[in-house]
Amino acid sequence: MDIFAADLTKEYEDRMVLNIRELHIKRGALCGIIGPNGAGKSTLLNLIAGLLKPSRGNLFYQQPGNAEPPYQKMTMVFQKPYLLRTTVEKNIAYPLKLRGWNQEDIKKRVAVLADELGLTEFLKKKSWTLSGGEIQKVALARALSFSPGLLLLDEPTANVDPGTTAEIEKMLKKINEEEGTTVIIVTHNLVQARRLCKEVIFMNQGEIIEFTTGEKMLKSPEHPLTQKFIAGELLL
Ligand SMILES: Nc1ncnc2c1ncn2[C@@H]1O[C@H](COP(=O)(O)OP(=O)(O)OP(=O)(O)O)[C@@H](O)[C@H]1O
Repeated sequence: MDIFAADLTKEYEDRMVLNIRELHIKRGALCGIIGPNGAGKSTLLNLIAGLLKPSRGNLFYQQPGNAEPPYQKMTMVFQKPYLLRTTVEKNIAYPLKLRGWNQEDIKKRVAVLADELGLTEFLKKKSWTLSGGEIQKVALARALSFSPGLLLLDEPTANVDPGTTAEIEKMLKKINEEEGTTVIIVTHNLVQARRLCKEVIFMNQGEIIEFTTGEKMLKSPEHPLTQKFIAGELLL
């Protein structure tokens, strides 16, 4: 799914927290959003997800050959996901049930996802008995169940160990490469951004300062603010 934004702003009580003149995230991107606390990263992600309304401006989505409304083809994974108070299996199956899939196809799809994310042995477990990393993987499996055109993730690995982080990153790369899913991930982990992201957006004070390839952003950014941020200096 392609995403376009033009003159997009978000204000809270006359305070502008997001101000983006132009943005185009191309279909098939695996795009990181980095920047200091309060830069507007989550605000941008929530606007793209349709969870927030812009104060001004518009967002457009383009999904070729698909007549479904864009919100039916996009999904979001949060840092602390909410799981339904039922089994892992039913959590992963939920979006498919909503979309009217039959029982047999649901079972097959859930089995494939559980296998890929190492969740097979957890399928009958109740969601409230899971660890943080397991919850995150169930949330990801649930998000991927219906093969979304756009997957948005807000610091999905902030509270998980390196092994689970690696599993999640592997899955994100796989769906991006094999299914062409556009993936946008907010992260504070610059090593992760370098490992995972083909493109990276650097934000500061509500604005996009630099948008370039992951390689260039992390190795040789152009803007002095980006250079400072990547070097671990405070942006005053
Ligand atoms: N509901 C709200 N009311 C008022 N201000 C808000 C609201 N939501 C966010 N903000 C402000 O908007 C700014 C951007 O917040 P946002 O959460 O997008 O930043 P962020 O880059 O994701 O930060 P972090 O890295 O700390 O999660 C912040 O200054 C925040 O205080």
